[in-house]
Amino acid sequence: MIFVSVPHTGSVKLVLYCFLLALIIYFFHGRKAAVSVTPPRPVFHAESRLMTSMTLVKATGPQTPMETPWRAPLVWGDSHSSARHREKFAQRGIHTGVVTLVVGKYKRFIHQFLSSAEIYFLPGQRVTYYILTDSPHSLDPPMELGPKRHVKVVPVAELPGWNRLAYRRMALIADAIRDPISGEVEYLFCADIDQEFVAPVGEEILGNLVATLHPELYGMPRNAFPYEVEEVSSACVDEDEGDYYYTSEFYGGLVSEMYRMARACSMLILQDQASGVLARGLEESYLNRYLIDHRPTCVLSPEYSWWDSALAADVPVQRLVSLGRQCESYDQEMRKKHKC
Ligand SMILES: CC(=O)N[C@H]1[C@@H](OP(=O)(O)OP(=O)(O)OC[C@H]2O[C@@H](n3ccc(=O)[nH]c3=O)[C@H](O)[C@@H]2O)O[C@H](CO)[C@H](O)[C@@H]1O
Ligand SMILES: [Mn+2]
Repeated sequence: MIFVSVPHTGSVKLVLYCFLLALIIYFFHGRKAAVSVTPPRPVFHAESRLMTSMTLVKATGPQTPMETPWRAPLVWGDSHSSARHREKFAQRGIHTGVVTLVVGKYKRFIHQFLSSAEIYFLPGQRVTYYILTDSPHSLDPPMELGPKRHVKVVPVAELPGWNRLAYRRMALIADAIRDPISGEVEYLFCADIDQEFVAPVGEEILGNLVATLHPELYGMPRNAFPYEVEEVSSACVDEDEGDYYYTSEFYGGLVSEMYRMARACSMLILQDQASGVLARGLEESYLNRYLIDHRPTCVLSPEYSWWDSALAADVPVQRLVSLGRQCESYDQEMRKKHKC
């Protein structure tokens, strides 16, 4: 309509076209797929304080919000605040645990997970890996680890299958925290074993309750989040609830907070099992329900849970990659090539 009343229609059209294009790029947030998105009202902070040409360049690049709407840090590993966080904790020295479940065929992931964590996960810090497994000997011969780094095998009698284990993992984690983990570490992270660390994951991830943004749902509108919607499920989320959608690949916090969360989620899962209900996202649904009621004090950007798919948001640095979910997004040919 505007085109008709203005002279030099061609150039005006061009300007409007560019403006529209810029708007689309802004709203896409670096996303690859062609879906219209509205970010969940994040708080943006300029990384650089000086008004230099650098600032201008950064302002037009992909946005990396530094805070959640409830003012918790939103962590990007290369930011100044992450560097400050690392410095603070590096001087203190802390003991961090990583708990992971390895049942059945998933033992094939152990070596890659541990060897990559040895390079990139809290390098130089005291770390204990708690491997909850049905085959304790799958770790033989023991892998050589760095100084202050240990593996502890916790035998569990479980049947394989992610759809079955999704209902057991929270209960198994709660049990393992009660004994032996809680007496040994300050912070604990729960990680899927089918992952590989590909860049540094340092002290910037430490917080009381830490959750990671799902890379395919980061920046998407609230109505795209696959929360449980059935009211009979204890994971049900109302339309007016929910800030972000978190992944179950990697989460953590103070060991006491992790215990509270694992116990609460396992109770919700048990409750649903008793009434014959399955939440649509399995364990991830209960985790998301819990994190609405107990907002994380530290939110990790999708740098810390990433896989290459048409929907995954672009991130400045990929740090932790899900090999399992990566495989899910491959076509037949690629699956054959990667033997997955
Ligand atoms: C919410 C979501 O996107 N879920 C998908 C994703 O789940 P997940 O990535 O949540 O499932 P997953 O298969 O990685 O299982 C979670 C974790 O449980 C452990 N584990 C699981 C199964 C098993 O037999 N042994 C074992 O040890 C292991 O630590 C694994 O990493 O990928 C699955 C296939 O991989 C399915 O496509 C799920 O639909
Ligand atoms: Mn996984």
